[in-house]
Amino acid sequence: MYIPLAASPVYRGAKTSVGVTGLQITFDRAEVRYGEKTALEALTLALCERRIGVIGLNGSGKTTFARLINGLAKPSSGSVSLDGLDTVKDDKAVLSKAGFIFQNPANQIILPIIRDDIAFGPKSRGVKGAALNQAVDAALARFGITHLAARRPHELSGGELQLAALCAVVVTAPELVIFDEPTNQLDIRNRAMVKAAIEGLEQQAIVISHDLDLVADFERVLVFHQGRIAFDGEAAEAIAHYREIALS
Ligand SMILES: Nc1ncnc2c1ncn2[C@@H]1O[C@H](COP(=O)(O)OP(=O)(O)OP(=O)(O)O)[C@@H](O)[C@H]1O
Repeated sequence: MYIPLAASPVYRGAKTSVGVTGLQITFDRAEVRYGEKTALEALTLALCERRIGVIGLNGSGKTTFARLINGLAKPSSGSVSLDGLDTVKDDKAVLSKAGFIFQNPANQIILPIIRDDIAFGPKSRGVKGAALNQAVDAALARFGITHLAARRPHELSGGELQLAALCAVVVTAPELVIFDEPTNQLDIRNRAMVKAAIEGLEQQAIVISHDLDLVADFERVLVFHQGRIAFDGEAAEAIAHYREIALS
């Protein structure tokens, strides 16, 4: 039987890649309320691992937590920072450091042609001409989707859409990429494709997922339950803890 913990648990020392860390993500009593509803209870936490998984039941606060990290959501009280940059006060700098891939990537591909959508980010940062073409070509090639460049989003499979959205984020050179359920509704082949893309990513990654295989090799996994962290530590232990919560 799962016994809820009274406060955010102490991080239980998951394996970390020696000497290789990502951005320092700091939650300082950060809380999110929507009217009467507390989506995330006051959270104090420091994260710097390169692969961080976030798991938990529907409505447990995972997306709210992830959106706080790049400033898509604002804390009702407390603060969140990325390498010392406040996600509210320094929102533009934070957005350029941390990219976010939404649950439904079709919603974030805004231009009718994939290539144009991937070019949009660097273009709006002043990259143009040959440099822009080179950056887009390199991103497409990096994720093996050069052949999809001239297509429209509705002509892509779910896995291809994820890769296109990832391309559009990575081309702007963020240091961190946050994925919200990247393998949701994908078949085994597409899941493997997205998993490989995340594994090969140079950037630090935070992955929210109900697909436990996806985070099974991650350095650190957080388990959310009822708006707070019920477990924080090594992947196998975190998954076992989550199963206990889910099946109790
Ligand atoms: N904009 C909002 N207004 C009101 N309530 C919200 C809002 N966003 C989230 N919530 C509530 O906050 C709680 C946490 O939601 P959140 O989306 O963070 O959960 P989640 O763990 O990501 O869920 P799922 O796995 O279903 O995506 C839920 O009860 C949800 O209904």
